[in-house]
Amino acid sequence: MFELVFSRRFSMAHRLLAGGSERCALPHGHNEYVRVHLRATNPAPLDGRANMVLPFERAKKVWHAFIDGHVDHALQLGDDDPLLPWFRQHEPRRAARILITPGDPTTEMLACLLMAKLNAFLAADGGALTCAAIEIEETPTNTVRYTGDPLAVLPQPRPAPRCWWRRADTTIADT
Ligand SMILES: Nc1nc2c(c(=O)[nH]1)N=C([C@H](O)[C@H](O)COP(=O)(O)OP(=O)(O)OP(=O)(O)O)CN2
Repeated sequence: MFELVFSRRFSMAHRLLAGGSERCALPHGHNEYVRVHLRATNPAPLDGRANMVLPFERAKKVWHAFIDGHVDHALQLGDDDPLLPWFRQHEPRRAARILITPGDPTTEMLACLLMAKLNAFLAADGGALTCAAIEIEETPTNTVRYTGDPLAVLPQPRPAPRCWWRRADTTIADT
């Protein structure tokens, strides 16, 4: 089976409060890579003419625009992080650029949230492709890979339409 594999780099900052590591509890940043593996929802043979699953440009346009415009340089905070009310009170315009996760913004969490978001984009574009696997390289020595349905392992803190990762839009948080 064919897979279309696309990579994108983004910068981010986060902190992890629940994992017990003091090092990770201070805000710190990474330059990360996200690599997605897309498969045809209904695989078909090459047609002997265009010989494509889907043009690369079509398959990655919305996704890369989302990563570049909304994930790159976002601060990632868990929904119970006390920095969130601080930003909302003192820097509300910047608070809009905070990516909010249910619990700590670990690489595992980010991988599944981004995969669910990508699947929402793909479904809204006709559903010809689905994301079969995602890898996030957090550092040159640490990568998280997830295959399968991200919704099977993500918490669902609110009804689906109020979870940003379920919507085919550019939001990275819920109000
Ligand atoms: N299961 C997880 N464990 C950790 C995560 C995570 O997302 N999932 N994240 C971190 C921190 O973000 C930390 O900054 C990165 O981890 P660390 O191993 O310290 O990274 P290094 O690149 O410095 O690792 P080296 O082995 O020294 O190269 C921690 N844990």
